[in-house]
Amino acid sequence: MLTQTLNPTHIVIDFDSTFTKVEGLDELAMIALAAHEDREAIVQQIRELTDLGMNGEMPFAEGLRRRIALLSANRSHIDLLIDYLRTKVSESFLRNKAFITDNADHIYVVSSGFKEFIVPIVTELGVRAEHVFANEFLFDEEGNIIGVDENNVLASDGGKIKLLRTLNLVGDVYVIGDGYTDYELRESGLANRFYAFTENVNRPRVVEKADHVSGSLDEFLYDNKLSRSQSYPKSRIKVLLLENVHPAAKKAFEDEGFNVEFLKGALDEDELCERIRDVSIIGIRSKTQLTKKVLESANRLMAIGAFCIGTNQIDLETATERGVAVFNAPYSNTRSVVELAIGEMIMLIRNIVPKSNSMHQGIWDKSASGSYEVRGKKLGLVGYGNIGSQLSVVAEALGMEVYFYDVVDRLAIGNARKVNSMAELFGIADVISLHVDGRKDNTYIVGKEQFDQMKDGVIFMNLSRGHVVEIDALAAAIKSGKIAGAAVDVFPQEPKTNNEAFESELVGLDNVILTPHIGGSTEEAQENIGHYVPSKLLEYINNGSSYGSYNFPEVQLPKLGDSHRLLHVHANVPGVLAKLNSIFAKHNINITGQYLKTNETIGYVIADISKNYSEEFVRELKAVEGTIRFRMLY
Ligand SMILES: NC(=O)C1=CN([C@@H]2O[C@H](COP(=O)(O)OP(=O)(O)OC[C@H]3O[C@@H](n4cnc5c(N)ncnc54)[C@H](O)[C@@H]3O)[C@@H](O)[C@H]2O)C=CC1
Ligand SMILES: O=C(O)C(=O)COP(=O)(O)O
Repeated sequence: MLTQTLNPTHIVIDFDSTFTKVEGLDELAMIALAAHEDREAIVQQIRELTDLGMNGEMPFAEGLRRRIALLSANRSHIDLLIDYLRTKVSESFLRNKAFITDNADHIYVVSSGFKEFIVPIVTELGVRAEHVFANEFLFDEEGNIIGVDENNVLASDGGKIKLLRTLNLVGDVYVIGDGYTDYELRESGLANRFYAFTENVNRPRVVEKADHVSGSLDEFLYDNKLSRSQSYPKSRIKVLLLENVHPAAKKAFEDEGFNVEFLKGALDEDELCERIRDVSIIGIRSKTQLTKKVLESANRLMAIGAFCIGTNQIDLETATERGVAVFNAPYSNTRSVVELAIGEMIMLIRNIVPKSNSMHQGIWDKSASGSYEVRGKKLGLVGYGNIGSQLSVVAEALGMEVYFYDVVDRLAIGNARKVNSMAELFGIADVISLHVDGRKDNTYIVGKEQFDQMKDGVIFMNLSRGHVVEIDALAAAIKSGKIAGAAVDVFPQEPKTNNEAFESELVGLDNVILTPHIGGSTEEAQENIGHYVPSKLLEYINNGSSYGSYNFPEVQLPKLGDSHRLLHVHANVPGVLAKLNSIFAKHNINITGQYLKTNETIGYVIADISKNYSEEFVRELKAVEGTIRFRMLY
């Protein structure tokens, strides 16, 4: 902690666009001129003056006076501004309120803004009111702002320098700010270091002068080892989101301060190996193949988010061995797949696709031949998991008889009947729908032999995974008339992006609905997934909870109290826990909470400990044989 250092370090912080995300005076103008017909133009003029001053392109005092003249604001507007600014405090300052409060003796806010709105905001985060140095407004009797207190040094050119000189701070002085006047404190020799703060704005002219660039207050604290209450800064943790996941996901990570990269399409193996190198969290959908080679290139990867149900695109074994936690969205698009399957089976059994195609060619072919109701027909489901069983319920509501085959013993819902083999199911069903998962063993479970087992004129649907069905056998069965109609949503080879062409033997066949893997692609499902998966990933990263993980031992942890949390992932071999415990004992560590869960491959130990431990203790923990991954949360 700062207060413990012999030679105290003072931190001087700017307000506008540093402590808060916005420029107070610009926002005051927006509020004051709300009803003014030229509001946009006047506010724009004020912004330009602000920028000229911030970049050091106009004497500060002149810019300030000109801005005040344009304002037309009064006291009631300031109250509104304060309410607004409360919602605009920079995220990293909010995150570090405890640090600011604990080190209030050494933190100053020095700003060319105005005390009237700065003091209420910064004191709520722990800054002392008497450590705030800023301008003050002059008001007339009605409370209108008519000028600036000219006696305040901050109203003059070089005001921040003059002010800092009067403070006479003993020890190191670090300045954090986004503007040129903040840099000038360093240039004047009154401060030892200037940190350009870029969380909200990045002014190249200022950044180029800076000793250091801090993308957040976390980075500043971390780089200076100022406090043990500082984990690795989130703005340096890279999140790579592929395959156009919902924007809610991007926002969730950005709101937490992570460095997020967002791509619309998937990447191939070589591109991925390159891009994933320094990524800590990757978000994918069904297309991205996280192979052994890709995972071995991922030096920093902590977690994978599959923004879908299937996880067959991930080498789970390698991920687990490397201590990478995988999360997916097991229910979020279930309903979407079910609705599509229902719609398609009705379209197919009514022979609608050829009818519709003919109409588009101007052909009117009204007839009932080859068109049926689904009511009373037998639906055969292969795979009776979340999708299969929900489809079963909706299909029964439509009057279908449901039969299913699953490799595990699933409870039949409603009047659905379990059968003992796929062959038995295929002998019964009028409509067959596949809802198995994409494990390797399910490759080509439906081919010529299975099509031969089906009833003539069957409707066949695959909305599970492309490799489950032999496409040439399916095409042959359609052409021969064995299959009267088919719906296929998933293919052995699918384009990586919407710019690539789709090719398949199924193209052009009669009464066949082809869809581009959109079973789960509804606005509702994608938005649900966009919230659900990041929430799981963030719980894991921020708190260590692995609840809901697909491959990790699941632990749901309480919020971290006044302790530090050790997260230790190790190979599940005998003796690791004993070794960890002996290190705790040797260093006399006070454990306030301990949790352990294992699966076949790994063990996950979490220990909450009192904060007074040595670096040596941490080193020894990391060196325990079998350790796969170790991290700490503060
Ligand atoms: N088209 C699309 O956009 C979407 C496709 N899917 C696919 O659907 C699959 C199923 O999803 P859920 O029902 O949520 O998964 P789930 O895991 O709840 O159900 C899968 C069921 O299939 C069974 N199964 C696996 N192999 C089998 C086999 N050879 N024979 C019979 N049963 C077998 C399992 O025991 C399990 O009960 C996902 O794994 C995914 O691949 C999921 C969502 C969207
Ligand atoms: O949820 C699944 O497993 C799916 O197949 C949907 O995949 P997608 O997110 O559309 O790439």
